[in-house]
Parts: sequence; C-alpha cells; structure tokens
Amino acid sequence: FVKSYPKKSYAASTMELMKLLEVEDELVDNLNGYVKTLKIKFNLMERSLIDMSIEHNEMKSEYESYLGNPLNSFRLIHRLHTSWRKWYQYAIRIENNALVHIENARLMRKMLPTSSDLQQACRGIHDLMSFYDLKPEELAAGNLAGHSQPETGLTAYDCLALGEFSVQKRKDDLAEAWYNLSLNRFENKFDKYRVHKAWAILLAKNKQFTEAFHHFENKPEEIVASNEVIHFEEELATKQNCTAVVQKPSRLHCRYNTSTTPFTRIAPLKMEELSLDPYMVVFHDVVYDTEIDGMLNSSNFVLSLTDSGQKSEVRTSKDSYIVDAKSLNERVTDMTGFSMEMSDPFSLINYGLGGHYMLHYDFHEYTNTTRPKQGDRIATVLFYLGEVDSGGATIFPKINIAVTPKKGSAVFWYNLHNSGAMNLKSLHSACPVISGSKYVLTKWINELPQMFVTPCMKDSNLHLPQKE
Ligand SMILES: O=C(O)CCC(=O)C(=O)O
Ligand SMILES: [Fe+2]
Repeated sequence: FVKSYPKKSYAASTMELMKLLEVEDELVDNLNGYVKTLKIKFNLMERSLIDMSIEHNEMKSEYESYLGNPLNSFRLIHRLHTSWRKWYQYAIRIENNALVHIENARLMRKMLPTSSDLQQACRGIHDLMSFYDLKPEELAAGNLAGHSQPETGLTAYDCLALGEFSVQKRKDDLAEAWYNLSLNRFENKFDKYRVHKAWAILLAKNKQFTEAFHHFENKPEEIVASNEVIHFEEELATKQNCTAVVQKPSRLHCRYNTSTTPFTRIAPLKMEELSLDPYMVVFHDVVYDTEIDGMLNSSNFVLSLTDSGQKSEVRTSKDSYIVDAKSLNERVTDMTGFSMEMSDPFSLINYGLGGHYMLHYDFHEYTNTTRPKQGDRIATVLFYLGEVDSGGATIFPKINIAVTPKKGSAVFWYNLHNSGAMNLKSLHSACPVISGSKYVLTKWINELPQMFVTPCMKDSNLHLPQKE
C-alpha cells in the first residue's frame, strides 16, 4: 500500500523535508520486503545445491563402488533428469510477492524528489558555501563552519552531483574540487571513470585538452571509447601537430608535373608528394604575386574585411567569395586534371591573430536524400596567398602531416576514396596563427564533373559515402 503526499518543493522547508523522511521509511520497507522474498528463494536454492554437491562429491571420490550399486546409478539419472527441470523452473519463476514490493516502490516515484528539488538542494549548499566561505573539502568531511560531524560527511555521489551543479553555474574551480572529492571516495573503477569523464569534458570545454586527456588514461578496458574520447584524441593530436616545431620530412618525392594538361608541358609545376592515403601534394610557386596582389586588393575582398566578420567557434576568420577566377580555375585543372564545372567558387579566408579553423572534413556526409547532383567534395585545393611568420599550419592529425603556409604554394588532397566513400584520414584543421596574417584560397572540387576526367573514378558509380 502506498500513501500519497501532496507534493511540494522539498528543499523549501523543514516541514516538507520531514515528509521525505516518511517517504524514505516506506521505500526502505518496500525494498526490505523485496530482499526478504529473494532471500527465501536464495536460501532454498542454496540448501538444495549443498545437498546435491554432497552427494556428487561422494560419488566422485568412490565412483566405481558408487555406480556399481544400481540404485545409485538410477538415482543419478533420475536426479539429473528431474532436478534440472525443477531448478530451471524455480530460477525463472517470478516471485509475485517480490513484484508487489517493486511495484510499490515504483509508485512511490511521484513522491520522490525531482531533479528540480535536487537542483534547489545543490543551490542551498552553494549559498551556504558562499555566505560562510566554506570549502568543498570541509563540507564533504561533514565540517560545517567549525561544527565537525564526520558522520554527516558527503558520499562520492553527493560530491559528483555538487560538481555537476558547479559546472552549470560556471564555477569551474569548485567543480574540479568536487570532482576530486568524489574521485577519492569512489572505489569502483567504473564509478571513478564517470567522474573522470565529467572532469575531462569540463577541461575540454576550457580547451585544456592535454589535461582532459589525462583523465582517460585509466579508462577501464571494458568501456568502449566514446565519441568524447575520440574527439579528445583528435584534439590532442591537433595540438601536438600544431606545436611540433619540425615538419616531418616527406618520404615521398618531388618532381615536375609536365603531363596533366598541355599547359603543364610548357610550364611544368613543381610538385612535392606528401601522402598516398589520402593522396596529397604540395605545388610550389603555383600562384603568382601579381595574381595574389590582385585578389587581396580587390574591392570586394577589402570591403568584406571591414564588416563585422564571422564569429564562430569553428572558424575564427573572415572570408568572402571570389567570383571571377577563370585563370585560377584553369590552374586547378592543370594541377589536378579535374574539371572545374559545377565546382564551388573559390573561398578566400583571412585569419588574424589566433585565427584558426577547428578539425573538420571538407566532405558533407551527404545521405541518399540530401546528396546534390554535383556529388560530394572529392578533393580540395588550398592556395597560400601570404607568408605566416609563425603558426597557421594546415594539419592532418590522422596522418601526422603539417603543411606550413608558403606564399604562392598550394596543397591538394583527396577527401573521398576512389569508391566515393569518405576518407576519414582527410580530417584537418588550421592551427592558430601566432604572428603574421594568413590568407588562403580554397577550392572544393565536386565529384560528378570528374566522371569522364579521371580514370580513378571508373569503379565508383558515385557510391554514397560511408564511414569506415
Ligand atoms: O586554412 C587552412 O589551413 C585550412 C582551410 C580549410 O580547411 C578549408 O578551407 O576547408
Ligand atoms: Fe577544410
């Protein structure tokens, strides 16, 4: 039987809190009832199991004389034949009186404190802390402004909840103190991991990726890496790549490209291969100073820099679209052999102090229904239009490549596999500019127009991209 209580806010008054004591009494009664019923079942099963093993062990120690007796053999067969069924049925039987208790406990849910009660209770503790200058360590130890009552100390779960509340209130230092207390109180590795994860998310929000990552070092093996962990790994790789001073020398080679188009026969392009998967090449001196000056001084671009600019978490830069770039479109065809039909216009990006572009893919992850007729972005060409004194590299953390911007050069890479599937190794990011001003011109090349251009595409049939 479940009593009903008018439900008010529990944290608001002592009167209301007293009702909660009764609620807890009742809940404990119900759960005790449940445990009692289960105990009866447990005892019964345990007792008959003991009987069974006694006989079994006797038989094992002297099996020849035991089984020499036909009555024993009969009993062995009979026992195993019937008791299996009995055991099985007893084990799967649902104890009705146990269920009644559980159902009662379920019905009591409407009398239990809600998340808003918990929120208010957390706020109460927070207010106490700020009024009386109390520290999480003191509260957790049951020390209330000099009145120490260790038995009122907080549990690991309490500390975790207060930590989560502090995060909401943007009191990150407090949150870390609570998480630390919670971590010290938990014994179980899975519980500990819960705290580590919450802590790491908090640190990552503040861009402290290295510190965040430390919290995953003791991840229990049983737990599959969550998206968060994968994300941190990538962010960390980005950071390491951005801070790496030395650029990895290419194991591949440099050569002159004289064969893509008739133009390259007259004016070969200097190519440096950086990677085979995804295929990636740097072209040196491929866009000329006069072209660069023309673009950077064009009134459209200059105007775009004076407006409020783009404020986004993903990319802190200002950009604008260049419409007329016929000769550069032809250059891209000379470099890549790709047709520029249906290609997106060039995108000119200028990064200022600390300007960066978070990890991303250039493909769209189109689905069957959202896929436009030009297909996905098969490849990207990125021209560097300025010299960056420090920072600003374009990095590919999955393949450990950092491309340093050099005025007049361009990097070209594939975003999709030959099959049309997304190549996840094309993940990239632009590191923050430390000093200098970075100008890049991006050309995203679409799939469909390449159908008759590149032999690599013949097996593709423009499959939908698939994550590997
Ligand atoms: O600026 C860079 O280095 C990278 C730009 C980029 O990834 C893009 O435009 O898609
Ligand atoms: Fe990109």
